[in-house]
This record gives sequence, C-alpha cells and structure tokens, in this order.
Amino acid sequence: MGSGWLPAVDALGTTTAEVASTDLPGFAPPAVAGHAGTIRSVRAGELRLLVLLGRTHLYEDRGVRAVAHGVRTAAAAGCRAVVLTNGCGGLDPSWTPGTPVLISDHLNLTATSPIEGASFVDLTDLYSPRLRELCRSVDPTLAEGVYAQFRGPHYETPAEVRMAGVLGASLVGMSTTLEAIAAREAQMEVLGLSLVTNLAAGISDSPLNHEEVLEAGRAAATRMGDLLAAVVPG
Ligand SMILES: Nc1nc2[nH]c(I)nc2c(=O)[nH]1
Repeated sequence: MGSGWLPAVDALGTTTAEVASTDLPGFAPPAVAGHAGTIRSVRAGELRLLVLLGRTHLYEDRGVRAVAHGVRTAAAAGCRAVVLTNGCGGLDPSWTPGTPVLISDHLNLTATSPIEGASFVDLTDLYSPRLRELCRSVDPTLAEGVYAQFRGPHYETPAEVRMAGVLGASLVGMSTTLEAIAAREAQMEVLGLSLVTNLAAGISDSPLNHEEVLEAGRAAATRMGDLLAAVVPG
C-alpha cells in the first residue's frame, strides 16, 4: 500500500505487531525523510495479513530489486496472495477523484523487469479473475481498467496519456506492474486495486496539482479500507 492508505489498514483488522521496514534487510530508506515504511501483522478473522505501508518506486533509482523487495519479503514470509494498491491517474472522465478501479491487466512501460535471467514467467490472468470477482460480489459497481506504469517521477504529457489510451490503458501510474510480475514469479495470487486520485494529464483542461492528488487519495482511503475489509476474509 502507498503510505496514504493508513486509514484503510485500521478497517482490515487488529494490528498484532509492527516493525519499521528499514529494520529488515533489503528495504531501502524512505524516499521522503520521516515517511519510513512499516510492516504490520494484522489479524483479520481467521487470516493473518502482512500490511506493507510505503513502497520503493522505480523513479527513486534504487534498482528494480528494491521495487520488488516488499512483495518478495511477503512471499518469503508465506503470503500466498497479494493486494497491490496505488493512487493513479484516470483516463475515463467519469472516474472522479476517489474512484476505486480493479486492475484487469497492465502495460509495463518501464522497459525493465524484476525477473533476472532466463525465467520466462507466464503473465496470463496475472490479475486474479477470482479475486476480481470477489471484489465485484462486494461492490458490483466497481469499474475495471488496464493500468499503464510509466517510470515517472514526472507526470505524463497529454500526448503520452493519449498514447496510453490508444494502447488500451485507462489508468496511468508509477508503480504496481513490476511488483505484480515479481508476485507472479513467486507464485502468489495477485489483486490490483487503483484509486483514481486525478484525471490524467489532458483529460481535463486543469493542470495536475500533486497536493490535490494526495488529498483525494487520503479522502478515499477509508472507503477503500471498507472494500478491502469486505474482500480480504474471502
Ligand atoms: N504516472 C502517473 N502517476 C500518477 N500517480 C498519481 I496519485 N497520479 C498519477 C498520474 O496522473 N500519472
């Protein structure tokens, strides 16, 4: 989860332990001082969850291993499924800020991969049809979209957003696809959940304001927590 999702975690269950991710080997220090990532063990009914708050983005130039490290740590700890959440830009004008969208597939526009060596991982149905159906059984109004990851940290130009649309994307972000690939390589079941916090560049004629983007994410995180809390026991 991005760090803005903290309100959602409390809706998931009872935190039974928490560590700073930098207390564990391999986790990069926070990109923004004072925003250290944490890893929580949360009991949600019969389930034990690991909630990783904060992620390493590719644009931090710490390498792809750092980007995939959180997912790989969860897999090593025995997690069999991962829910990847993000804030992103939307290409559908009806997706107002705060709209949750299930990720049905992705376009990895980063020109890189977390997989090293001749490991030809199949990515068919990477975003679990079973988990997406479970989400829709909780909220039938949930939209679905294809998520395109750009390297960032700059936002896309309107022309790049149009390009992503031509390629079939309806969500643009700077995370998630590399973590999803690493999760599939670790044979985890993957659910991707985007929170549209802004209309992608050029979709509306107002310029992007990162503070407004972050505020929309915080405002919607609680609602996302209710959805995750309804889905997770499944
Ligand atoms: N690439 C990209 N990433 C984002 N993250 C958020 I929040 N909004 C955006 C966006 O419009 N484009």
